[in-house]
Amino acid sequence: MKIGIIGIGNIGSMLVKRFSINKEYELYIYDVNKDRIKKYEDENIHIEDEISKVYEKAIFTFVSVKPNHLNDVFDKIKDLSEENRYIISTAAGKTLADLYELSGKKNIFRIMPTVISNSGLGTTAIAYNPAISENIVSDVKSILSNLGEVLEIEEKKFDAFTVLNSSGPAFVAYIIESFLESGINIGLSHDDSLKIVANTFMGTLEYLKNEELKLSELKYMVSSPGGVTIKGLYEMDKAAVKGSIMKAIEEAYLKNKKL
Ligand SMILES: NC(=O)C1=CN([C@@H]2O[C@H](COP(=O)(O)OP(=O)(O)OC[C@H]3O[C@@H](n4cnc5c(N)ncnc54)[C@H](O)[C@@H]3O)[C@@H](O)[C@H]2O)C=CC1
Ligand SMILES: O=C(O)[C@@H]1CCC=N1
Repeated sequence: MKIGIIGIGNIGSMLVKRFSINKEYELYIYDVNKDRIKKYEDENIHIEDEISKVYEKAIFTFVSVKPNHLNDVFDKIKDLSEENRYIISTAAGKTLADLYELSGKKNIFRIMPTVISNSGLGTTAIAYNPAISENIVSDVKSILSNLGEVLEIEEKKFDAFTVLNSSGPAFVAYIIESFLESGINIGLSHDDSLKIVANTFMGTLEYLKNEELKLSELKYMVSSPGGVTIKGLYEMDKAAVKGSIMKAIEEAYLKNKKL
């Protein structure tokens, strides 16, 4: 399988990392910042000096540059044939219709990945031109399965998916940080607090999953009458923690719709 990747930043480097595990893949990569990608040169990873060469050598070309750099990339491939060539855009907020217009091509997939896939555990959403054959769609899904789960969703759900799934890790990091600093505030060392909080988050998810518990069941299991936990939950409700998080995620969603 010949795979191209244009733009080797946070997402592009995750794609290189995951795809290079499969030795049947030949990767052709390009970034304007040549120094950034020198380190990837390998038997199965070819560093190209032009965008057009990546597109011509690969069957499937991922474009993982910032949305405002898409034009620079598409300018270089606009006039090349799209016979047996497919573009897979990772850009937030750019619809299939935008991508057809920007690239002048129809063999286009739109995906929404996450940096969490560095660990192989992320979810990637996919939408594509319905005229693309089933075999090709199946090839792309198989390539994406190297990143974790693949979820085909209606394009109109991409904005919501992006915020929960792809911005999500940043929000989760922020919330974990608030727990970490709470631990420090009540007398724990940074390292002890981080260890406790990490185990609490990971253990809670494992427990919920293994026991198939509802979130409310776990909440009430831990809350003794007149006790410590319900006091903490009461304070969180008074401070509208849940409403504040919902509002922040809604604002991020609205921002994504405007990209
Ligand atoms: N960072 C994230 O967690 C996620 C990002 N995305 C989307 O993926 C895309 C890439 O995001 P990041 O990897 O975070 O960006 P980044 O800024 O880390 O990487 C972009 C790379 O593209 C290169 N570049 C810029 N112009 C270029 C050009 N004309 N030709 C070739 N390379 C060029 C830059 O040198 C850089 O290495 C964006 O469109 C973003 O919306 C999607 C999901 C999650
Ligand atoms: O913040 C951003 O715009 C991109 C989209 C999802 C994650 N990073």
